[in-house]
Amino acid sequence: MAKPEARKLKRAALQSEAASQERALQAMQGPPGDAVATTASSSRAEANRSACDAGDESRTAPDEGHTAPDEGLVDKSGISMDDFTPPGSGACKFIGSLHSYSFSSKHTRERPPVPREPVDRKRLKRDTEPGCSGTSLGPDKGLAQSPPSSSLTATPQKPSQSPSAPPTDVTPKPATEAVQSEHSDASPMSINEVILSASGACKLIDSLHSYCFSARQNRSRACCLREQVEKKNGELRSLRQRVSRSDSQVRKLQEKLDELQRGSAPNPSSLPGPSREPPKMNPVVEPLSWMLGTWLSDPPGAGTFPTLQPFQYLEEVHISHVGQPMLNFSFNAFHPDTRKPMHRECGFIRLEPDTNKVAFVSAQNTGIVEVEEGEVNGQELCIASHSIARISFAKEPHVEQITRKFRLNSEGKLEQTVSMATTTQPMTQHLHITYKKVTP
Ligand code: HEM
Repeated sequence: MAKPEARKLKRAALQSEAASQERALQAMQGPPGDAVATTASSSRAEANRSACDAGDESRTAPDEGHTAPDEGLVDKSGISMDDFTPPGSGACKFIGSLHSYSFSSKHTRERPPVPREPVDRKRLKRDTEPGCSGTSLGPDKGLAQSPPSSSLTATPQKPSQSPSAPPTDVTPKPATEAVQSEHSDASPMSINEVILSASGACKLIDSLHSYCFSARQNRSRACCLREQVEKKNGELRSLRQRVSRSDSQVRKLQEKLDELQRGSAPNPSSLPGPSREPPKMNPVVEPLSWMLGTWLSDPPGAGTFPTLQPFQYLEEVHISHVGQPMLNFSFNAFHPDTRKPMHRECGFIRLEPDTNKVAFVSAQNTGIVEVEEGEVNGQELCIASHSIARISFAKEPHVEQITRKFRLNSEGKLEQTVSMATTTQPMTQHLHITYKKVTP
């Protein structure tokens, strides 16, 4: 009489399992946040409660690394259960629905027993109720030694036993008999198999949670890395912009420099060649090489003449050569206070080859052109006017004679002394100035 009732119970349990499995599949296929998710959430809580109901036996097996719900929802790594179940987490909802399936199966098993159920079977079910951790069994460890259990499907599979689990053939005798009896009724699964199936399912679900968590961690790391990459890209863009701006400034400066060099370069028609090398000094002018360079008055020049108030002036002197047998010069005087240009003259200094005879040719802004000749001796040049000409409207009194003396003093400074005679004054010193060299 008891066998038909048992078969009914088992059928009901299997139907319940099938329905739960279907719900799980729907949760997997359906969009996140739908009714299935809600069911999954509540089912997960129920599953947790179910595991709690199992008392100490439901605690996590140390070798499985996941946490029993009654351990304050925090595992040994300090990760809370909330980490596994973020709001709107489709994966966790799905996993929760799997718990729902597991719980539903368990709930079916926990229904009040049919009155005519054999006493042995009731005892067996009470003693062997598994928790969601799956590996903990009753205090007598009866079912830890049970035959292979099923997984999510009704197909019998090997149980997830710990390595230390004893062989399956030590199952207590009454339970073995009951299972054998049910197998002989052509039922697809025994009660033990159903129970262990739920246990295996819980393990699988927990491992899915573990997967879900690690995937979530990886996603979080990926997001973090992506943010860092974006930040670095931004910095790189900024640096590129700065480099580009710098390049532009360098280009502009280079253009300016080229322009200045073009402006200071001699007329292209007189360029000696493509080389920018300084021209080699003609040996003819070598006796005057001590005069070469750019010179600046130091101190200011002193102007005198019997008809004039003494005055001071600044003067810049350029004496150079371009490889020809002569020197080129320019003297440019300025007012010492206003820096206003004053007297200016330019010309050439020639040497008669193989002699120390010097010809000084000058054109002045006052309208005078003159030729002075003399001699160079060491680092001193003394010359006197050979001819003086002027413009027709030159200011009076006219200069009639001029003498000059250049020398390089013991300090390495260039000195010039100018004397003149006018139509009204005898030869008298008009200028004395000392220059310091500022460029070669
Ligand atoms: C070899 C070159 C120079 C010659 C032949 C020359 C000749 C003369 C002559 C003839 C006078 C008129 C003197 C008078 O009124 O009695 C004069 C005046 C004067 N010179 Fe020179 N001079 C020369 C260089 C300079 C230089 C380098 C300066 C520097 C600034 C200068 C500054 C003056 C001044 C300020 C006066 C008075 C105002 C004037 O008449 O413009 N001279 N010079």
